[in-house]
Amino acid sequence: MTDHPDLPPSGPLASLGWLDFFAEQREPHETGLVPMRIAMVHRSRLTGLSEAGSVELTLPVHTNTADFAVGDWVLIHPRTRMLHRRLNRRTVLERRLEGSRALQPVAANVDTLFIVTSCNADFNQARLERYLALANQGGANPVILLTKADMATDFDVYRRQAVELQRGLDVVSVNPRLPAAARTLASWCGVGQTVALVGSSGVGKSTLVNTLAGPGQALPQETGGIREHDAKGRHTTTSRSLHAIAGGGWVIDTPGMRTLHVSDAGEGIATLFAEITELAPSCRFRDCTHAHEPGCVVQAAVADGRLNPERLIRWRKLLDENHDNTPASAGPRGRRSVGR
Ligand SMILES: Nc1nc2c(ncn2[C@@H]2O[C@H](COP(=O)(O)OP(=O)(O)OP(=O)(O)O)[C@@H](O)[C@H]2O)c(=O)[nH]1
Ligand SMILES: [Zn+2]
Repeated sequence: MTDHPDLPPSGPLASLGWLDFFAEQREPHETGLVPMRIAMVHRSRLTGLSEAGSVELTLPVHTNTADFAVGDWVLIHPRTRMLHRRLNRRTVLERRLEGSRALQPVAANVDTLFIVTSCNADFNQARLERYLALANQGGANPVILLTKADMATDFDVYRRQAVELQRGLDVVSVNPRLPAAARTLASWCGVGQTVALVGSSGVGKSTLVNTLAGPGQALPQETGGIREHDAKGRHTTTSRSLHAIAGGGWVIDTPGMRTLHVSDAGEGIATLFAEITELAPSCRFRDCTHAHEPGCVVQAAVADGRLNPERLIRWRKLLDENHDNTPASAGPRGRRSVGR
């Protein structure tokens, strides 16, 4: 039933990322429905990928495609291709558009978020921390990819600054233009695994998507994406889609995630700044702001050199931003208890 020539044939469900987590959500009366993975989201259309290939889905009236994200699993009536429902997400990268109360899902069921930055003026710890908060909050494993190391004289400085961002964080150097990049990233890109890419314009995301897709593939940016000229006359990727990685796995480019306003990410921030979060309960006052209070163990850690004072400043800024951007109904400091 393939009717979309641009997307590759997909193979068994497991290779598409299907897990028991999704299978267990099917109700007995839903066994006749076909699971499909959302490969493209358009303003009024959704493209699904099944074991048999890709199809244009039929949508019930009043379906808002903005409620769906690339990577979502949905149940489809096989004869009519009518969308029945979306299955709960295992992980989700989502953001709040400015002035909007609703969170917008950007990519769903992503195992690993590749946060791409080049080793030059683009490198910015505060921005990388925003992406890390997003990955932590959504349940995706973050990995920092350092590009353009071949053009940097002080690569080790960038590397050290990246490693410091979060405990246990994987930091990898890749040149997206070389096939070796695919080998370097292979452990995150196995069969059924899904990765997403975020980062500023020009750091090498599109180049990396092409390298991961491998030779002989139609260029993903020509199949999935609409390339538009931006003000500087440069090509910029503007649509999201799921691309097959040579040898297994799927990659989602997430244009529109270049600038990021953090919201609803209280838990993600707590994970990101674990060294502060873990000290806080030992402060004398339960509501210690770690700014000037007596008996503050966070300030004590700064004083004796165990905690980088810059981290404390950025932690506070990010928490304030998160608080300001998160509607009160989403809970204190954007902490969400359930539900993706
Ligand atoms: N020398 C070198 N060049 C690189 C490296 N990574 C990316 N480039 C080059 O940097 C330029 C920008 O790369 P793109 O892949 O278009 O960047 P992008 O992140 O997709 O940019 P947008 O589509 O605007 O978001 C291209 O000319 C790449 O070949 C690297 O590690 N080393
Ligand atoms: Zn304190």
